[in-house]
Amino acid sequence: MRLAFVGLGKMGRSILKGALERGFLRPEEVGVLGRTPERSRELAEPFGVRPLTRADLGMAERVLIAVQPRDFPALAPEIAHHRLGYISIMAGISTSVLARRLDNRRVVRAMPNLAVAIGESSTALTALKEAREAEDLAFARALFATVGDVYEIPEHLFDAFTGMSASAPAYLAVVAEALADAGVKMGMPRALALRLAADALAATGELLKGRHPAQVKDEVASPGGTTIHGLHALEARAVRAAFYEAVEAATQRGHELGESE
Ligand SMILES: NC(=O)C1=CN([C@@H]2O[C@H](COP(=O)(O)OP(=O)(O)OC[C@H]3O[C@@H](n4cnc5c(N)ncnc54)[C@H](OP(=O)(O)O)[C@@H]3O)[C@@H](O)[C@H]2O)C=CC1
Ligand SMILES: O=C(O)[C@@H]1CCC=N1
Repeated sequence: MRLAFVGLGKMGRSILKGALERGFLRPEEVGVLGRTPERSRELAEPFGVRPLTRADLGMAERVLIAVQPRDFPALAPEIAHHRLGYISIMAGISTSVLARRLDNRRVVRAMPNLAVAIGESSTALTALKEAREAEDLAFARALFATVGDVYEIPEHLFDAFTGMSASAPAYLAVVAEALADAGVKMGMPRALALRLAADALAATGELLKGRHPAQVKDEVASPGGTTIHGLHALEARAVRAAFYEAVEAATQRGHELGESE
């Protein structure tokens, strides 16, 4: 078995789906471990992969840990094997904490985002020397390439990457929702407002490939026109400072999750 998933929630499921669809993994090469044997069966069945018990885990070559950070301390001793390589997507949990809790230095730390669901994640990776030597990092690079772009970054940037890139879909979803609500306030039907907000975000994402954000803003804002009046109102509400604070708070929370370990 090439890879065992421990936890198959929103993220684990999408990563598994991407890896199967892109042919990086075949169903018979994958196992899933849930909280109970019954849960393992429930989670494995839709993908045609193998449901696992804790005792089966030793059969895997590598393990992807996709549980919430709070569940990890109790889980770690149950999934620790000397022979396996581990890839964790848990926010805040450093490679040194992973190595200590798993009593194994073959650890890769990864940070994808919700866009794994559509194959457009930006995923950060880092690994201890032992995981590089055992090809675990190369395996993780290939795995996450099935669901988007992969960036190797130094570990000291991981919490910032988490607070910015991994949280970004939530921040931008709030922007879309607020924009739609504002359209509704101006009398637009809600369904139309939601569709326009989503389309504007997606289209702006495309425009931003190859253009600096300031260029997009400047090209929209005609002198004395409508947009510059809207921008003034946004700046008066310190919208940029709100984003600085959001990313800083989320980064800090990443540190806290790691420190509580
Ligand atoms: N959501 C996001 O956008 C991102 C999340 N992450 C990280 O990914 C990880 C998973 O997040 P997400 O998928 O959103 O979380 P979910 O809550 O959707 O999924 C967590 C999964 O872990 C399972 N689980 C919990 N405890 C155990 C256990 N002891 N044994 C086996 N399975 C267990 C849960 O089981 P059950 O279904 O039975 O409850 C569930 O399937 C987190 O650590 C998070 O920090 C990283 C980047 C982005
Ligand atoms: O909010 C969280 O803790 C997770 C990690 C990054 C995105 N979602």
